[in-house]
Amino acid sequence: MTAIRLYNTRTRSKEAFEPFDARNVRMYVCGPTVYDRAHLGNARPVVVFDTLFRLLRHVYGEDHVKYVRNFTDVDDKINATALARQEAGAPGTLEDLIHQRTEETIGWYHADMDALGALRPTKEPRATEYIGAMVAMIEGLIERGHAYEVAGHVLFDVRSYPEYGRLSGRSVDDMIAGARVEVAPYKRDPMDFVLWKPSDASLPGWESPWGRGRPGWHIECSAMSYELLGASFDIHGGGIDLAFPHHENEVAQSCCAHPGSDFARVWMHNEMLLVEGKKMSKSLGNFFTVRELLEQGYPGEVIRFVMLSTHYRKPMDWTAEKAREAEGVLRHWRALTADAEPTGPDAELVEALADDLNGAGAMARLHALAKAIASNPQKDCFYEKGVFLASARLLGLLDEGMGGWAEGVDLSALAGKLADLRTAAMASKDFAPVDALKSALIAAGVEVRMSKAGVELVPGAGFDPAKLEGL
Ligand SMILES: Nc1ncnc2c1ncn2[C@@H]1O[C@H](COP(=O)(O)OP(=O)(O)OP(=O)(O)O)[C@@H](O)[C@H]1O
Ligand SMILES: [Zn+2]
Repeated sequence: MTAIRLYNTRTRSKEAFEPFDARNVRMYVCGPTVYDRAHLGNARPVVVFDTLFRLLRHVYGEDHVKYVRNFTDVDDKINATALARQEAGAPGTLEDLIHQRTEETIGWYHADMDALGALRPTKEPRATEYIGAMVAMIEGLIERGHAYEVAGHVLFDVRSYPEYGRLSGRSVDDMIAGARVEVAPYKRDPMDFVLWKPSDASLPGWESPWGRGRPGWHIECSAMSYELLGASFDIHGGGIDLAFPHHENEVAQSCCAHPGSDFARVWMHNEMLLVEGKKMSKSLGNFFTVRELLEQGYPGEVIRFVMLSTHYRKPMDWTAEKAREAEGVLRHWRALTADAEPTGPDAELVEALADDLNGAGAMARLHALAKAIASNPQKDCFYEKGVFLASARLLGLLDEGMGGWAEGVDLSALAGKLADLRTAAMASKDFAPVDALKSALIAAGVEVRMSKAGVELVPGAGFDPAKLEGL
């Protein structure tokens, strides 16, 4: 069995991955707060953990991996969006408008992430479906002396959990010094965080032992992961921006609610997608959505290609240059494998992925495999193409279902024309028309292969179909 090694934020080292149960490998990833379209940064954890999901399925078997990614559909940002719609005159109660907003956003999210070739997780729980589990967990925390009720709120008592801060490697005192914590007079410690808060009549709320209210964000993930994956599971993922406080708080809640359990054994965090050196984020306003890119004509596969080409633990930028290159390469690869049937993925590529999900290494291997096929035009390379295609698909690329490509350009007519010109030139001894067409094709990024057997045209890395017009 392929040995997987993963970098664990908790131990700050790369470790051999050993699931609790190889027949039931379990992963939880923090999903989106569904109040608006996903921006390109939000797509990075989706692509990263989808690639890990694919690798785990390859190694342990499709039916032996469970991937849970939640939808946070209780959040003040969602309430604010719905309220703004109501104030703008939209009909319906606030609850109706909230529901409409979350439904709509989940639909968009699915469409956008499907376009990136991301498989749907095994389960996609919504926070609103697990309020009972959250209330039960909070009650348990109060009973065990880890939480207290005050002024209609329930707060987690960070001083009751000596390990608090271990995941992100800080002490409570350092955190207080460095963090912008919400100061509330009723908190025993400034780092104590909300498990439950009251809702007034204008806000969504659920009955609870502490009155009508709603859960805090952190408890949502603790409760949903417990319900669907159990008290101890294998991998917990998300963006590095969530490590503190969100994940630190998840650890505290879950470990205190289920003493003796591990919660998540491996913590994985993707680095940020940046715009001019800053994290792409809604609050900074420096974002563009996945949908905008798709509408500009970038196939989802191109976005995925660009993301995979940088290691997930390195920050990355999106540039039009990278996208153009990716598009050329993918066109070339699609043409190269047009007649191929996927077999099994290349061992070296699997090894790269198994080494802490080295997507950049895996992509380098794909390039090398493609090069070996393209530089061997005498052979049909049927076997090699099958391995190449299976390898690309393990990365979620070159899938049949991946849409977004402009109408396929049919190079066969141009190949026929070039062959005819050559035949005519043999008789007339005037090769100028042949050379002119050949140069134009090369200028458009097409690889021209002329042999006695005939003419073959393959889109190359810089292929630009617009330049073929009029040829
Ligand atoms: N710029 C980014 N690069 C990579 N991942 C990101 C980026 N911004 C957010 N994420 C990740 O996207 C996922 C969804 O996050 P969430 O819905 O909380 O984001 P958000 O609140 O919409 O984003 P923002 O941080 O822009 O306010 C999380 O795993 C988060 O870490
Ligand atoms: Zn979470």
